[in-house]
Amino acid sequence: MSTSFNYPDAVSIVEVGPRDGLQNESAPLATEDKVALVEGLVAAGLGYVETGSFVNPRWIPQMADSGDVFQQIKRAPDVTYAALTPNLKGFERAMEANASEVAVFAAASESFSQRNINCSIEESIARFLPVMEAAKTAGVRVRGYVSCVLGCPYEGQIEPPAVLAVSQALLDMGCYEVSLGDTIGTGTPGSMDRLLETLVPTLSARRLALHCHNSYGQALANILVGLQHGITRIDSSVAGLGGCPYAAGASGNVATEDVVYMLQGMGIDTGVNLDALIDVGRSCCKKLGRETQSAVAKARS
Ligand SMILES: CC(C)(COP(=O)([O-])OP(=O)([O-])OC[C@H]1O[C@@H](n2cnc3c(N)ncnc32)[C@H](O)[C@@H]1OP(=O)([O-])[O-])[C@@H](O)C(=O)NCCC(=O)NCCSC(=O)C[C@@](C)(O)CC(=O)[O-]
Repeated sequence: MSTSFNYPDAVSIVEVGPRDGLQNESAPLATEDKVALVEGLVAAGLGYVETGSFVNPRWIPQMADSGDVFQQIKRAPDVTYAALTPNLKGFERAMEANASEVAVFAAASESFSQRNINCSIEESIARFLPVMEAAKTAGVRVRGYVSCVLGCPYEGQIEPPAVLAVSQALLDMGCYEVSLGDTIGTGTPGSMDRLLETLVPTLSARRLALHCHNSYGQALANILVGLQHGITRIDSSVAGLGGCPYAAGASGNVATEDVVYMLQGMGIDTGVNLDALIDVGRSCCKKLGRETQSAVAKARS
């Protein structure tokens, strides 16, 4: 592209549909259909799929069968099948299921932290310490999430220094990267730019990923700003599945199809076959009895 920005040649997509997407779908998806979804995403070229989570199943019943999903998928070489783990118990369950790597999740807002994981931000960091130690012993990489980086459903606007503090804490304890979650999708290119102006010089773009929900239709624009700041790891969810159980009104992540389409148009490689991906999203939406949230999939229907 002929612009004054130095866009990357390639971007890695972190597909979160089977976890972040399905955890908030009201219609349950059968275990075998989750397995087909994960395998379909990998066949479409996604090299990193967040496959499930090992949280309290009373809190998130949609993920109660994550162990079965991990056991039943036919694994492809060089693909990361990741799991979300809130504490040591979750980590142990993830290891039993042979997850390739795990993610811990904190928030930049105290109220969201309490609602989501029933503890303060500081307590959450303390809970992650034994996970980090166990992961180090097991040789397993740990990703970190920070929710509510551009807004909180309970506290409103969140200031960049609060995001910087918790992101720094996660990196200091050994997370290899922090994914910045615009959980309720209220961010705009303006607020994303301000956030990254604070974070990138201190933390470095190569240790940051973006996790944008599309509730206000800003996700692609926000991702573009992330690329301009040098970020090359983008979370997205096939068909824009999901939302957040602790953030009323939050829609799903930006649709993977839409991210791939935008990046292809910019000449940025993702390794994903867009047509195959659209088919996977369609098939999953049919089973869920819902419409795709991908503008690209709708336009190609
Ligand atoms: C964190 C806890 C467990 C604390 O929950 P708690 O109630 O404070 O935990 P506890 O340690 O007091 O234990 C209570 C019960 O939970 C059980 N328990 C405890 N841990 C586990 C576990 N790992 N697996 C299974 N069971 C577990 C434990 O065994 C016990 O069972 P009981 O004795 O009552 O029968 C709870 O709050 C929880 O599960 N929260 C899950 C929240 C969640 O999954 N939210 C959605 C994911 S985050 C997200 O979507 C945002 C993100 C990442 O996508 C980024 C963004 O968009 O912003």
